[in-house]
Amino acid sequence: MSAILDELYHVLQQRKQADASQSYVASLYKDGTDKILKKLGEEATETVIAGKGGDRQQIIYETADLWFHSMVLLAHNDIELDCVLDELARRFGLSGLEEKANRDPS
Ligand SMILES: N=c1c2ncn([C@@H]3O[C@H](COP(=O)(O)OP(=O)(O)OP(=O)(O)O)[C@@H](O)[C@H]3O)c2ncn1[C@@H]1O[C@H](COP(=O)(O)O)[C@@H](O)[C@H]1O
Repeated sequence: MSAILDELYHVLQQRKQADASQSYVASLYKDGTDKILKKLGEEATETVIAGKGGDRQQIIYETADLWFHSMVLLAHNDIELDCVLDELARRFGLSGLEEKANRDPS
């Protein structure tokens, strides 16, 4: 299931050597962290709006945009996907209420 995520992450890393005029991802890296965060915020908002609208295809479409831009942020910071998957695995089976109570308050 995650093969496409792995392949996409590989492309995102390769785009660090790409020309910003030829690649959307390279243009995000060139514009920097604030631009990536702006796009991520926009996609989060669009996903919320899609969720409110309740259209299944729109929710899928906007979630794909959100995941994609989250992955750009990870790649920009050289954070491997496995780091996030490992964190989800660590939480797996742990009640969300319990996990929240154990979070570092800082
Ligand atoms: N999965 C995606 C993907 N999903 C969404 N997007 C882009 O994310 C942007 C979403 O922004 P918006 O919805 O706000 O659309 P917009 O108004 O046109 O965007 P802005 O002008 O505001 O930046 C669009 O430009 C989409 O094309 C993506 N761009 C690239 N990929 C993958 O990344 C790979 C590398 O892309 P390039 O670097 O462009 O070659 C591609 O082969 C794909 O696999």
